Amino acid sequence: CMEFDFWIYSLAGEKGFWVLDVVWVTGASSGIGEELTYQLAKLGALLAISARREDELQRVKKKCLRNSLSENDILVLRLDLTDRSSHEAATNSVLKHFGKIDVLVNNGGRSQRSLFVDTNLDVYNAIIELNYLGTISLTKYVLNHMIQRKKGKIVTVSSVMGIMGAPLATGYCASKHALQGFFNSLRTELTDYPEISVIQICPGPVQSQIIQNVFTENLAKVRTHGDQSHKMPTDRCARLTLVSMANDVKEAWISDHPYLAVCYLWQYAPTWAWWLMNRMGKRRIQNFKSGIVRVTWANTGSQAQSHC
Ligand SMILES: NC(=O)c1ccc[n+]([C@@H]2O[C@H](COP(=O)([O-])OP(=O)(O)OC[C@H]3O[C@@H](n4cnc5c(N)ncnc54)[C@H](O)[C@@H]3O)[C@@H](O)[C@H]2O)c1
Repeated sequence: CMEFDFWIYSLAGEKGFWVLDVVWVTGASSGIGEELTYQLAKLGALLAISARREDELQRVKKKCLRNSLSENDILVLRLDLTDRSSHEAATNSVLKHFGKIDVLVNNGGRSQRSLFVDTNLDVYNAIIELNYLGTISLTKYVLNHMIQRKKGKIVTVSSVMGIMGAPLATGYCASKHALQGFFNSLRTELTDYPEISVIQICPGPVQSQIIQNVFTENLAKVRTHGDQSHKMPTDRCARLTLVSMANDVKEAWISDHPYLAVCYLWQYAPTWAWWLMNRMGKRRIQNFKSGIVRVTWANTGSQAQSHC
C-alpha cells in the first residue's frame, strides 16, 4: 500500500465512506481484528464482531460504545469458525439484526511453529479446518446474501505466508496459499457482479496474540510468547487494511522491510528467494531447536533475542 492511498482513503473517510455500512469481523477479540473493529467504529460503521470468547468480545464492544457507537450498532456474535454447522444461523443472526451485510472480514485464524517431521497430522487437519474451510464456509453463506444484493466486499486476512514459503510453518503456509488460490479463483467466478469485490490482505509480522495461540507439534502443546517489538504495530496494519478495503485493492501486501523485500523476491526472482530462504531458514530452525522464539529475517544471525 502506498502513502498515496492514504490520500484517497482520507477523502473517502471524510465523505463518510463506512458510515452505516454493516461490517462483520471474525477474530475480533484480539490483534488485528480487534484493532480493525475500533477503527471501523470510529468511522461510523455498524459492526458484527465474532470470535469464540464472548467475554472478550464484550470488552471490545464496551470500548467501541465509549468511542462512538450506540448499543444496537454493534452485535456481539459468538462464533467458532471450525463449527461449520453454525455458520448459516450466524449469518442469519447478523441479517436479522442489521438487515444486510456490506463487508465480511475473514480475519480469524491461527499460525504454527513446528517442524513438519515432528508434527502430528491432526495439527494439519486443525489448521486447514480453521484457516481455510472455516473461512470459505462462512464466505459461502454471506456471499449468497451479497449475490442477492449484487453488492458487497469479501475481505480475507491472508498473509505474506500465502505468497512465500517459510520453515516452521508448513501447515500455516499451506492454509494461506489455499486461501489465495481460492479467492483468486472466486473473484473470476463473480465477474457478473462487478460490485462484489474480493480482497486479500497479506500482512507480514504484526503485533498481536498470534504467537500465544500458535499450533505446535500436537494439539495439546502450547508455546509461550516472545518479544514482538520488531513487528508492525497493530493499528498501522489495521489502517492499511482499511485503505486497501476502501480502494478495492485485490491483494495488499502490508509489511515492513525486509519481509516485504523477501516477498517481492519470492514473486519476481524465486531462484534468489529460495537461495535466501535456505540460508536464513537453516539458522531459523537452529534457533527454534535451541528454544529461541524471536527469530526474524533481519536477525537470523547472532542477535536473536528472546527465549521460550
Ligand atoms: N500477526 C501476524 O503477524 C499476522 C501476519 C499475517 C497474517 N495474520 C493473520 O491475521 C489474522 C488475525 O490474527 P492476529 O495476528 O490478529 O492474531 P490473534 O491471535 O491476536 O487473533 C486471532 C483471532 O482469531 C480468533 N480465532 C482463533 N480461532 C478461532 C476459531 N476457531 N473461531 C473463531 N475465531 C477464532 C481469535 O479468537 C482471535 O480473535 C489471522 O488470520 C492471521 O493468520 C497475522
